[in-house]
Formats: sequence, structure tokens, C-alpha cells
Amino acid sequence: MKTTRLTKSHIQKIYRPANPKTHKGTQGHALLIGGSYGKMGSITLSVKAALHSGAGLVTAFIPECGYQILQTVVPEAMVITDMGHKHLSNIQYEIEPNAIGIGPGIGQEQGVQHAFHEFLRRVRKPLVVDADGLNILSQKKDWISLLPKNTILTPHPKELSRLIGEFASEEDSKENAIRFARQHKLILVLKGAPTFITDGNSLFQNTTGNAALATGGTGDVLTGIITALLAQGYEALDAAKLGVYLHGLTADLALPETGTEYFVASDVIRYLGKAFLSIAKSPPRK
Ligand SMILES: NC(=O)C1=CN([C@@H]2O[C@H](COP(=O)(O)OP(=O)(O)OC[C@H]3O[C@@H](n4cnc5c(N)ncnc54)[C@H](O)[C@@H]3O)[C@@H](O)[C@H]2O)[C@@H](O)CC1
Ligand SMILES: Nc1ncnc2c1ncn2[C@@H]1O[C@H](COP(=O)(O)OP(=O)(O)O)[C@@H](O)[C@H]1O
Ligand SMILES: [Mg+2]
Repeated sequence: MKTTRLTKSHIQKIYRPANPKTHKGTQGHALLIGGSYGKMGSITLSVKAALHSGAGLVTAFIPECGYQILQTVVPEAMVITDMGHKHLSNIQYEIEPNAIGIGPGIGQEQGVQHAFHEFLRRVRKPLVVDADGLNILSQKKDWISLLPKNTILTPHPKELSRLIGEFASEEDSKENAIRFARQHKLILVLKGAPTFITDGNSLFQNTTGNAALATGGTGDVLTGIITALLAQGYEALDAAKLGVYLHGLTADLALPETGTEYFVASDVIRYLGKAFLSIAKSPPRK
């Protein structure tokens, strides 16, 4: 399959600057579902990244033990807690988000698997599934059919091999991932160096990013960025392309200032403003 490189001009055709008259009610409501005891950092990073990617409202759905952490670290986010103390057990909420991201830090316990299954049976929104959400799907392959059309999956190579199996070469793995995306009508973000994106019919290769991103939590941040873009009404493939490009661009912009070693996942969020500004064709309108 022909590979299209995601250049700045390709991305500039996707990016839509905010309407000056917009308000938080029209900027999209992103719901991020994740976390467990010892892994609240993952969903906190996703939530923060969504807020810094233009979502008008962001809600976190987390196990009860994360309540104070979330409310303290990210006062801009709203929080709904699960009945489960350390892990998710029953994903129920009364809000109507425009997009949902699920998976970072949730673990794969029985109770979590059950809650995830019940969630999948009901969900009808634009969706991103990452991390342990993908690992659970790998164990329960028949749940893949419950994913809404154009759901975005964001596996790293290990998560991908759990999902579609091991192959002799990266090329074979990519070919099979493309087939998987086509068969299940999903968008796959094949994270790596570089990241590829496919909807099963076309394949895109990202051109941003560097080794500074090789640090825990940068994938959790990507989940928050893409979910926020979906919530703002970007089509799934566009949200994946724009999100992946901006995510890598933060590391490229940071590199001369931070170097590789110093850079952490929070720095992706810190440089998101500069990344958005550098793809804008003109300064933000008043
Ligand atoms: N601060 C936090 O709370 C963090 C929580 N995290 C959560 O921890 C859980 C486990 O996620 P992990 O991804 O760490 O565990 P996994 O077991 O899914 O993946 C780690 C394995 O994948 C391999 N791998 C990763 N990227 C690779 C690449 N580009 N090429 C080849 N191999 C690669 C690693 O070598 C390692 O063997 C998830 O729920 C995740 O969301 C992580 O996101 C890290 C940060
Ligand atoms: N050497 C690298 N060059 C470019 N991007 C990288 C590199 N290493 C990691 N990344 C990016 O960092 C992110 C890591 O995601 P992931 O493995 O899910 O991390 P975590 O689960 O810890 O948040 C992916 O977007 C991946 O493409
Ligand atoms: Mg990850």
C-alpha cells in the first residue's frame, strides 16, 4: 500500500483554528476513563493533555482512590468516581460527552474487564482505546465487534502484537495491522519511531517526534490529545493524524531546549501551545 507522509502542509489542511465566538459548550466535552491505584498518573496526564488541546470541558472517570489526586493536580477538570476504590468496577455516568478515551492505567483485573465489557456494550460515541483497554481486547477478541465504527486504537508494538499476533518482520506486522483495521472498520495508530496511521484503506507515516518521547506517560498524553480533537468534531482519521503530528512536534520543538534526557511526558503538554502555534497559518484571531 502507498504510504503518505504527514507533512506540515497536509496537517495544515486538517487543522481548524477556533472560531472567535466559540465557548466551552461548543469546544467539545472530552471524557477520559482510566487510572488505578499506583497508576493515577497515566489518566491525569491524559486529562491534562485534553485540556491543553482545545476541549471546552474535560471530565475524568476514575477509581475512587484518585479523587483527590485529580482534583488537586488538574483543577480545570471535572471528576466522576467509580464505586471501586483501587480499580474501575462500574462505568456509569450521566454526562453526554462528545468523545471518550479509555484505557490508560486501568489494569486487567476481572472486575475491570467486566466494567470495560459493559461500557463497550453501551458506548455510541467517538472513542479512543489505549493501553490496558487494548490488552483486555487482546484477551477477549469477540469484544472488538462492540467498538463503534472508526474507533481509534493506539497500540505500541507490544500491544499490537498482543492484539494481532507476532510476525516475522515489522513490514508483515504493518500489513496485518492494515488488514485488521479494514476488517473491523477501525483506525489504528501504530505507535513507534515513526508512528503510522491507517484506516485499512490508506497508510500515513508521521514525520515528527524523536527519542525524547521514549519515556513513560507520553502515550497517555497522546490519548488525551486525540480524544480532545475528536470531541471538537474532527473526523476520526483527521483527529489521529493531527494528534500524532502535534504530539511529535512538541518533542521536536523542545529538543534544542531540553535535550533528550530531561524531557518527560509533562513536557509534551508544556510544548503543545507552541506546537499548535507552529501549524497555524496566521496568529489566533481575536
Ligand atoms: N504514570 C503512570 O501511571 C503510567 C502508567 N502507565 C500504564 O501502565 C500500564 C502498562 O503499560 P506499559 O505500556 O508500560 O506496559 P506493556 O507491558 O503493555 O508494554 C511494555 C512492553 O512493551 C515494550 N515496548 C513498548 N514500546 C515499544 C516499542 N516502541 N518497541 C518495542 N517494544 C516496545 C516494552 O519494551 C515492554 O516490554 C498501562 O495501563 C499504562 O497506561 C504507563 O503509561 C506509564 C506511565
Ligand atoms: N524513539 C522514538 N521516536 C519517536 N517517538 C517515540 C519514540 N519512542 C517513543 N515514542 C512515542 O512515544 C509514545 C509512547 O507511547 P506508549 O508506549 O504508549 O507510552 P506510555 O504507555 O508510557 O504512555 C508513542 O507515541 C511513541 O510513538
Ligand atoms: Mg501506553
